[in-house]
Amino acid sequence: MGRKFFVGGNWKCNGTIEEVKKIVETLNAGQVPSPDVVEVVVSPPFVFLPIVKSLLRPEFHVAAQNCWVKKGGAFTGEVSAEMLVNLDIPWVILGHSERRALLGESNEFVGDKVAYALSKGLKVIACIGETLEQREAGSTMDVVATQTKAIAERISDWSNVVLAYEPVWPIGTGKVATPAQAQEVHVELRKWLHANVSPEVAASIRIIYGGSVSGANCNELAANPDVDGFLVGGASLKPEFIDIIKSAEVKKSD
Ligand SMILES: O=C(CO)COP(=O)(O)O
Repeated sequence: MGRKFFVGGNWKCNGTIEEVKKIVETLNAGQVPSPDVVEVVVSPPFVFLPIVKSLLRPEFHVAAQNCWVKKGGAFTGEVSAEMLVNLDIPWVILGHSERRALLGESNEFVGDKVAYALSKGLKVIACIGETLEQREAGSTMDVVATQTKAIAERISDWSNVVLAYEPVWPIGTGKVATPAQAQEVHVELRKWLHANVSPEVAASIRIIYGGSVSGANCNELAANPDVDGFLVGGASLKPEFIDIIKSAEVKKSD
C-alpha cells in the first residue's frame, strides 16, 4: 500500500521550558519502530520550536501549529511560512478545529494557508472534522468534503500533505470515535479524493485520525486499513506517546 504510518503530537498551548525538555528526554529514550515504519512529528508551541528541534532525536521531526496565510510583513503576532523554512522547520499544522472555532478561520482561509505553506516548501498536516451538532444532523461527510474541497481548489500537488480527520466532539473529551466511525469517514474521504482530485492521490495520501487517541485505544484504531496514523493532543505530552508510535507495528504485520 506504501502509506507510511504517521504519528503527530500536537502539544497545543502547553508546557514550560523544563517540561518541554522532559518530554523530549522521554521521546529520545523511547524504543520505537524504525523510521522506515513510522514517521514521527511533534508540534510544540512556536517559542519552543528551536530548542525542541535541537534536542530531539534526529529521526523525529517538528511542526509548527500554524503559520500566516501569505508573505510576512505588518501582521503583528503572526509567524510566516518563510520564517519556518528559514529555521528548517519542515512541517506545519493548519486548519486545526481550535483555530477554526476559536479564531474564526474559514475553510477558504485554511485553504489559502495550505496553498501558501506548500508553495514555500513546507509539509502540511491539514485538519478537517465535524462538530457534534453536524454529526448528529447527519452532515459529517458534507462538512469534511467542503473543508477538503477548499484545499483541493487551491493546490495541485498533494504529495506533501497529510490529511488529519479530527472530529471536534472527541477532542480533549476522552470520548473517542470508535474504530468503525474513524474508518468510515476515512473511506469516504478517500472516495471523495478519488472522484474530485485523482485516484493516485486518493490511494497515496495519508489520512490520520485525531481525537482522544491514547496508549489504550491506538492499536485498535490503527488496525483499520484506512487509518494511516494519528494526530495526538493530550497523550502526546505523556510517556504513552511512545506506545502510540509503536502502534505502527500493527500495520507492519498487515
Ligand atoms: O486536537 C487534537 C490533536 O490535534 C486531539 O486532541 P486530544 O488527543 O487531546 O483529544
